[in-house]
Amino acid sequence: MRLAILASGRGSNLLAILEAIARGELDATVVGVFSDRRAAPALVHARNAGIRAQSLAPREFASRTDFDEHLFSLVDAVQPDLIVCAGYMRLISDPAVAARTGRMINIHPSLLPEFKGLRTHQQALDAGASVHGASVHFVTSELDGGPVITQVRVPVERGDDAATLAERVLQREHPLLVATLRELAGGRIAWIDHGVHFNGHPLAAPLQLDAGNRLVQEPTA
Ligand SMILES: Nc1nc2c(c(=O)[nH]1)N[C@@H](CN(C=O)c1ccc(C(=O)N[C@@H](CCC(=O)O)C(=O)O)cc1)CN2
Ligand SMILES: NCC(=O)N[C@@H]1O[C@H](COP(=O)([O-])[O-])[C@@H](O)[C@H]1O
Repeated sequence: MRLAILASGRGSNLLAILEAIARGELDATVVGVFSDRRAAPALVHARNAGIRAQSLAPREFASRTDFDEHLFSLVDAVQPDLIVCAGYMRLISDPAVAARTGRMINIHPSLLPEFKGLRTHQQALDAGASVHGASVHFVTSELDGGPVITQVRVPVERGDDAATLAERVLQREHPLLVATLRELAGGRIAWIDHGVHFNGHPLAAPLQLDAGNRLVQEPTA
């Protein structure tokens, strides 16, 4: 599976993907890394791995749609099978999403539909949540509203602040994203009829990552 990664920041999820590929645990190839921030460390990780790494500055474009048109022309040029938003911090415009629905996923640091948007860890703390986590979902026009594929639960611990909680969640995001990509690469998870299918059947609830980093289906009521 040819993967194009969109990232705005440090790129730890990108590194997790590259390390899984290097260990032979993920049958995929990262064919390009793209960013809205020229200084994104994720671009450095890509270049160090010999992978095409390109960025565009949103301020140089007249509109969000114009920026997306140019950025996704760079993405399309590497002919990805799947586009992975891994810490990509821009809302993607409707035309760009519509042209790629079912071929673009995002990893989001909350148990969607809880806590969409930004500052999710502080949102969880402010809400008094005892359990937080991360979700991988298909990208749709609705920000963080697309069908959820997989999730991992992470406990909120006494004395947590946003930073300590974010770090605990991030450590579970990496195996979640890799496990999800493994199922997508293997064709066991697919976008069919505008929804998530698993093993040929509509997925009634997100698959959950267990302590052994296996994706399991929990019984639905
Ligand atoms: N159309 C969609 N675009 C994106 C989605 C999506 O589901 N649909 N997921 C996001 C990722 N994301 C959270 O997981 C997210 C990204 C960006 C923002 C946001 O408010 N960005 C602001 C700028 C914020 C900044 O620069 O610090 C903006 O774009 O104006 C919220 C959530 C990827 N895109
Ligand atoms: N709204 C998107 C969002 O907040 N994504 C989050 O950004 C971090 C990226 O880390 P990374 O750059 O080290 O992979 C991750 O925690 C990811 O869930």
